[in-house]
Amino acid sequence: MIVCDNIFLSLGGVQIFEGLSFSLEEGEHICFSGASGRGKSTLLKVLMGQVSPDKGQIKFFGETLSQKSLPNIRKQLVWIPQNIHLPVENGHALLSLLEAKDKVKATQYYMEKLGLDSSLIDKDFSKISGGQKQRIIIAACLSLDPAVILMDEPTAALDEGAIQLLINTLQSLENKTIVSASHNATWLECAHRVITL
Ligand SMILES: Nc1ncnc2c1ncn2[C@@H]1O[C@H](COP(=O)(O)OP(=O)(O)OP(=O)(O)O)[C@@H](O)[C@H]1O
Repeated sequence: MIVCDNIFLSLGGVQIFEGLSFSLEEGEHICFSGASGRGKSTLLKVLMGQVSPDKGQIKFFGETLSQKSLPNIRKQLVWIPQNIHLPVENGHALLSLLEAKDKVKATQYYMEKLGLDSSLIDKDFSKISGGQKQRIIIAACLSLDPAVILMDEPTAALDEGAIQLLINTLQSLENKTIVSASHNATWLECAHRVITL
């Protein structure tokens, strides 16, 4: 379903990827791991089409990632970045930003599964914790029902209990392909495959 073939990329004069290849099947959870600065976030950005490799090819569902195919491919992806600075003040506004105002109930459903009271969807982001905000964002993204979920350091703001709830929630979803980047041991254990960069 996703094929990454012979990717080369250098940034700021540093060679980050040199002939990187891997592929993953529908429903698989693959996690990029490795020391800080090895390129985990950059690889997610390459998959999102935000950073173009110097050489090599990426395919989603048989379609080669290019400027032309990107809008169509993006419809099937959701990207949950590491440091989330959003120009919105609460969960409702986030859903508007995502053009998903009709997904309030679905978002609240995932919020509860992630251990949050669903009323937090109304709460000002400046008045809740980083971990609560992160879970509202994850819940909103899951409500979009994407085929592929890209997650950068999804456990960064979560305690062990919340990490386990997130893992349980993702494992209960059918046929979702998950590509993540993480150092967290619990998270790495739940991945089907770890690629160490
Ligand atoms: N826009 C850029 N210009 C130049 N160098 C960059 C750029 N973006 C990232 N880099 C460099 O690319 C390398 C990989 O960065 P990246 O953020 O992907 O690492 P990471 O493995 O995700 O690290 P961390 O675990 O700390 O988040 C780093 O050496 C970083 O300094």
